Amino acid sequence: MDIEALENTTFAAIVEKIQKVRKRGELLESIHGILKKNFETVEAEHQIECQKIRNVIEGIPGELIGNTREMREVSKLVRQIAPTAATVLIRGKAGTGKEYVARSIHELSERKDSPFVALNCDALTEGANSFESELFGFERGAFTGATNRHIGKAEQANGGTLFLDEVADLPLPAQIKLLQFIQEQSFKRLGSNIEQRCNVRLIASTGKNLEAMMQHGTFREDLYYRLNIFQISLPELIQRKTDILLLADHFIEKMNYKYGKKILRLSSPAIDMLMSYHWPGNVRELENCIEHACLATTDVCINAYDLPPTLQTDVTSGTSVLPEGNSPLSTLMDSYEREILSEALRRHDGNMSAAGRDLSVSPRMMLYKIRRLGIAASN
Ligand SMILES: Nc1ncnc2c1ncn2[C@@H]1O[C@H](COP(=O)(O)OP(=O)(O)OP(=O)(O)O)[C@@H](O)[C@H]1O
Repeated sequence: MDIEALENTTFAAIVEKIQKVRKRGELLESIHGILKKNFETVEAEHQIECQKIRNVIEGIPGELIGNTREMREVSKLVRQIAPTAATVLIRGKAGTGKEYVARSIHELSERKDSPFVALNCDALTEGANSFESELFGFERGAFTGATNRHIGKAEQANGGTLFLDEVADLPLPAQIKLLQFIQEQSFKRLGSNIEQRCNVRLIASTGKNLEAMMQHGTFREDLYYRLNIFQISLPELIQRKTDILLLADHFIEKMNYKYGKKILRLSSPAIDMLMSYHWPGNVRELENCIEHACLATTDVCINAYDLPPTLQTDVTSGTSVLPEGNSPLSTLMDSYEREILSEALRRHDGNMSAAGRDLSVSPRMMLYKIRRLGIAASN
């Protein structure tokens, strides 16, 4: 081989090597691209999951929990009215979820990135805590004790939603101020002559009979018609019994996040107890009850005896839902025994012999205990 041929061969080998390296580079680059994309997807999913957790803990509604006809109707109305700017009046007894629904409307509206501000109309007194101070704010020196400027709820909610909780509790003079504010969409801070314009969507709530109040002259008719443009009524929890367990599961999930617990479910006796209670405090009472039980249990399951004492004794009938015993100890023992037996039966789809084998109890003894403790056959 002459020198020139040798040089050509070497050159060709070098070019080939360079091409190989470049190809490897391109390959690495595309692997890097794929990994980066995957990482970004995982990161985005992680962010969404974190937001969901934050929402659950802070009580920012995703969707309304409830699958009864009544709650499906409420969800439909919420979706229908949310995108508009219409004023909404939400009615329902204490704890039925009026503020939760108001927040849902806000979250589903174009205003969701602006503030949702709640003003509790039943907690107002005088001075800095009067309706006008709270709603419109005040300038320094506007009244004795006004040492600093205060921005009112109307201004805080600008661009977003202003929620007037328990609007029926406003005294008549405050009702006039509210009416003026709604009509003019403007206000003056106390102690100021400057007119402020503001753009808020109003949602009001009440558990009271506004129509009767109007007849008695304690609620203004003109304000009633301004607020009652679109109405959503929330049923009491006892009227949507089949939602109790859905809500209970939702609250277990919420408490798992809040307290770092890993509770998976409710035991059958606990379910019976939740279903037979009359829930005067509605969804709020159910949430408190599940929070209590989640803190009380040391198990992955909420047992009947983890539920608060109010549920152990049904106040409507005044009778204990625990078996009647001669002493508190025997009552407790029966309750534990019922729980353990029910669980075993549930695990074996109600097969008494199989459940008895698990517990080293003869079928005859199982039958005796089931009858004595009044355990339902469906277990
Ligand atoms: N449909 C629902 N899904 C999930 N959580 C709910 C639902 N309804 C109510 N809740 C929860 O129940 C609790 C009570 O609800 P909320 O404060 O909205 O009731 P309310 O009717 O406004 O009560 P009050 O009349 O006493 O002000 C809240 O923690 C809320 O998050």
